[in-house]
Amino acid sequence: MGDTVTVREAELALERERVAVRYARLDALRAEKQEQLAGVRRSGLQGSVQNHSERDAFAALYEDRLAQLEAVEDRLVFGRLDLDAEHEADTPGPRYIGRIGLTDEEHERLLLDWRAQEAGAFYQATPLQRQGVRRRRHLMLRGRTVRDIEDEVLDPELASAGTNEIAVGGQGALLAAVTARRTGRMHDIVATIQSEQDELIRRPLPGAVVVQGGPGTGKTAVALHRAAYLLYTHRERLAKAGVLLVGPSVGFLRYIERVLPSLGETGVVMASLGTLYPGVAAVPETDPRVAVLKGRIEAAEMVQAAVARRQRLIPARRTVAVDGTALTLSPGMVRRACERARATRKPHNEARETFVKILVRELADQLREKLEHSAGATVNRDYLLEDVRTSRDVRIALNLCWMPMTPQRLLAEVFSTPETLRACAPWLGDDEARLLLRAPDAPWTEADVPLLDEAAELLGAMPSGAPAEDGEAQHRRNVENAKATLENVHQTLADLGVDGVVDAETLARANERGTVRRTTAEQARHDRTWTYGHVVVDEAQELSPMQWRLLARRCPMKSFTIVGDIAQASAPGAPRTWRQALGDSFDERLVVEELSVNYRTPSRIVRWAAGVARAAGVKVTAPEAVREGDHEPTLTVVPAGELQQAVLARLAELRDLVPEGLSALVVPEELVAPLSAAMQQQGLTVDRVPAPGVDVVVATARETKGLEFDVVVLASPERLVADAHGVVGDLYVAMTRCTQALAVVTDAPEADLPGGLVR
Ligand SMILES: Nc1ncnc2c1ncn2[C@@H]1O[C@H](COP(=O)(O)OP(=O)(O)OP(=O)(O)O)[C@@H](O)[C@H]1O
Repeated sequence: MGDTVTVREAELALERERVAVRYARLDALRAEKQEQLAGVRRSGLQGSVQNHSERDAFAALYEDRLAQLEAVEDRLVFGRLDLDAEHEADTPGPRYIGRIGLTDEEHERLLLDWRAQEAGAFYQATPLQRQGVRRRRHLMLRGRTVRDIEDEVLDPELASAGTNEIAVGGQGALLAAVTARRTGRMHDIVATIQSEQDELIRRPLPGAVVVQGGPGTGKTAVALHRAAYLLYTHRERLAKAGVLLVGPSVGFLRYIERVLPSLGETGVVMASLGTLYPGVAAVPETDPRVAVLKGRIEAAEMVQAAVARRQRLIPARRTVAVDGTALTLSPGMVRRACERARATRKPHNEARETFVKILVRELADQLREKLEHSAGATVNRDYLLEDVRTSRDVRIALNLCWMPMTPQRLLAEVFSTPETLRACAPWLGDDEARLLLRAPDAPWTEADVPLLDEAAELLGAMPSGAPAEDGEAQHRRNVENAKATLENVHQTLADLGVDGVVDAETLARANERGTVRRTTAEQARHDRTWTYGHVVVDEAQELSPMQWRLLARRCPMKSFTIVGDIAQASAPGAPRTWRQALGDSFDERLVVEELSVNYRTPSRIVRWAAGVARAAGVKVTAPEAVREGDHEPTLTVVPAGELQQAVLARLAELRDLVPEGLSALVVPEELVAPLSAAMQQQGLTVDRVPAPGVDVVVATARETKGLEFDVVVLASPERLVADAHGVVGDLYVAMTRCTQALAVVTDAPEADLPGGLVR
């Protein structure tokens, strides 16, 4: 025994020393960058404009590097590989793997970035395919101290030699990670990436890959680590073009926002579906039927038709007065100008210039003829052109035929005028058309975003010098949007680099003004026509064909990582396969890969949830779970009127079973407020979204998509299915959010419960 302790202790002491050396190097690099930054700042305000911008560029570079060095503090080093001599190449000795690459002052390697090709063996090597690895060691740190080590010995010679008595296997680090209490923020998995995940993370950049996986299989984790991997491997290209990461809501983006910085990457543009159209902060679409209608591919035709209606012929001759001279605009003149403008194939607002130029010229010719006829002398044509162009009558007449338009104005008109809507979307039934009608200044919703984008594409830029015709209306709407959703405020604050409280008015103004932007990411976020080098889409099963169309435009190279679970889709009539879901946006080269292990939810809970989904006819791939779990999930049926009490009682029990955990009450909307108040009275910190310091999240099932908690109490499962028009996706998602324990509570009769719930 004494010997055993000695070997382990000796190894621990050795690793502590080596890890300390690496942290010391990190400290030295931080100090160096601080010094450089201070130096640049000291250089003061003197100098030319060029000097200023050079100085700003250097300062930005040092700040970014410093931010990166600060962000990798936690578990800087987590792995070690001992290799066969021939694999050691020019750096003999063990290879340490960490969050970033480090070299010492002599440029000798101290730490290998986990994304480097040589680090791949840390995740991929198996006893059958050793890739030169003799031993893989997991270093488990608390703060800067190595707390434990765990070895996987792959070389049989080393194993039989029994060189040490350190815990063997490699599952310890993984189990410790998956059973740890949740903090309300997602953490990276860099120390324990599993080989099936690693394969997806390291796939080449070109092409679109779909990562299909049941709940908790690490899809979000894979998506984020892949973004970090691609940025590292294709730094030059992607740093310029940028990477876009799309998540379902700003709440979700907040949940994952620390992961990429902790992997040393700060340049990814994160956007929710509501923020993909710059300048518009859209609110969620609350009516799933409206979301489905606006998401149909036919909606693109609706926008096309709306634009076409803005290019009108005239039924009869019309007289326009220029400086007191009556000129004639004939249907034939307008038709020919229209045809020639359309033939330019430019967007509406840009083609309008051709339309206007032709007619102004023809009217000026008429004017000249008339003037020359009456004056009997030649007249300067240039002056006449100007007279015609600036004539109020002509402007009105030409605008009636070909009105310059903003996307906002175009769509506001479509959705607030029944005749226009019916004319543009003849495929809508009467009830459907009624669903889409709304006030002209109603806030934009997430479902409008792809339509605005489509319209912007077809309309093109407004003519320069055109009056900001609906600037005030747009501003009012922005204020409404900013008020309506705190989520967007958060995002915009982040953009502005503002801390603290800002009112909706200031926010809307700042958005409209635009801000001083530095990085590629920030520029890209504000430019609708930006094309990214790669796009990552999470919870991708929720996207409509119109949303895919928008995203395909953001990356014409179609380099995509698409992660989701087709069985979790909540939209009525949602497609059952990825190829159907992605429609025409991607070609047949689309690759679909599957993840098979659930790292979040214990087996006993996964089986129950999968049973419920299957009873509803959904084909679920129930992945095997890494652990069975300690707590059997429960169903409690109480008499009507006792639901809230029962929910609170179950939560109290589960919180006793799993102390210090993050809990969630997943409830129908109308119970959010009363249950939150009840929990607050008990002295608990309650919020609608998870965050550090929050004890209980009280939210609807939709809001908990992509999130996770230690314990979950789910109220009224039958309501979840009914509210989703019979689709079981939301219930399935809600049942798989917990890492430890689940209780389902209802006051509905057993007969009304979704199939598979009663076991
Ligand atoms: N290799 C791993 N090592 C440690 N933890 C992991 C690993 N893979 C996944 N996890 C953890 O499992 C949990 C689920 O991961 P993630 O949220 O990425 O899954 P998901 O497939 O996106 O889930 P869902 O679709 O249900 O929202 C997270 O806490 C994540 O950190």
